[in-house]
Amino acid sequence: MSDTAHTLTGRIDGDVAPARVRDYIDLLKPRVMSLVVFTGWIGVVIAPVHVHPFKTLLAVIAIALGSGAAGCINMWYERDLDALMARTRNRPLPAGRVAPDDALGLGVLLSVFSVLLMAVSTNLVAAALLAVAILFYVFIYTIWLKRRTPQNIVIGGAAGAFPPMIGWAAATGDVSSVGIALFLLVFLWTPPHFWALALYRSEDYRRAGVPMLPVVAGPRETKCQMVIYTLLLLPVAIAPTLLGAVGWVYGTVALALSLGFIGHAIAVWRTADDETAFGAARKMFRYSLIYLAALFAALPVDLVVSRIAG
Ligand code: HEM
Ligand SMILES: CC(C)=CCC/C(C)=C/CC/C(C)=C/COP(=O)(O)OP(=O)(O)O
Repeated sequence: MSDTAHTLTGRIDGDVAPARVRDYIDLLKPRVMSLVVFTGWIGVVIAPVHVHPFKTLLAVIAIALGSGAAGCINMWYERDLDALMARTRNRPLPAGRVAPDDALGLGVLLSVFSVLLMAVSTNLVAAALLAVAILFYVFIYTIWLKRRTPQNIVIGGAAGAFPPMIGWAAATGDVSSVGIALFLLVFLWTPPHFWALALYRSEDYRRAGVPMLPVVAGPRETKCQMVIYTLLLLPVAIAPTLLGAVGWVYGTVALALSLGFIGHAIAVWRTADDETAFGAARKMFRYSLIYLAALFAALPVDLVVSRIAG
């Protein structure tokens, strides 16, 4: 970074706008990060070992900073696309409130720091998984797949599936069948989560030339795929119960929530392939967030209930 004036300003077309702390926080995609961090934290707390609360805190901070760092580098790389889309054109980089070099610097710095923090505070397995998640999101999803194939979300979505497995590894030093089940859960959840949004934002993606499924294959195919993914998700969602890691409190919640997700996908599928589908798609997008948060919240609740009951 150069002098203070440059650090604190972003330039676009000769305009100079002040960069606020809020802009740097926005570069870390804090709202998405909140759910990423929650799934990572649950990975730590459901592991069958005692972890000191301070160690848990450091692991969660490392996941938060790693996720923010990846989001920051993603925004740096996509500043041209973000300028073309209504949803993203007011972000700090396309709006010219932060200089691109500063965003890249922050992203790289936080990436390195988060992995080192994880290594020092927990173990090398968790640190390596965090590094893989960051690299996957930046190189595989953002740089390689996003602009090339409508399968970008399916393959690239793996990045967002790492945090619960990272949390579990931070606690145990290992990757277990439960860690893998939680990875698969988020992995299969991501396409219906994202395609619900992409259905009512497809005009944005078309304008920016991003080959998202509704743009390339159309709304009908997207809606079919969403039904398929929610159906595949059901058995994976109840897998932690089937594996014996948690009991039937979680299993029942997972079954009910998954049937609700399938119901939303079918409701979207039944809509016409025009703008009248937007309402149902928005509802499904919102439900996807509640679904994942409630499912992960049910895991420790189940363990507490089982402990009290048994
Ligand atoms: C490659 C995988 C994913 C893609 C492409 C994706 C895409 C998106 C997009 C485009 C939005 C709208 C953001 C906005 O309005 O600016 C969004 C919102 C959101 N996503 Fe995802 N997502 C993915 C994975 C995840 C994961 C793994 C999580 C958490 C575990 C997550 C949690 C959220 C949350 C909480 C929001 C709402 C943010 C808000 O209210 O502004 N997403 N996602
Ligand atoms: C620990 C770690 C590295 C976690 C990563 C978590 C992760 C991959 C989250 C994905 C979240 C997200 C908003 C993707 C947006 O895709 P986009 O970039 O296509 O969305 P945009 O159009 O809003 O920029």
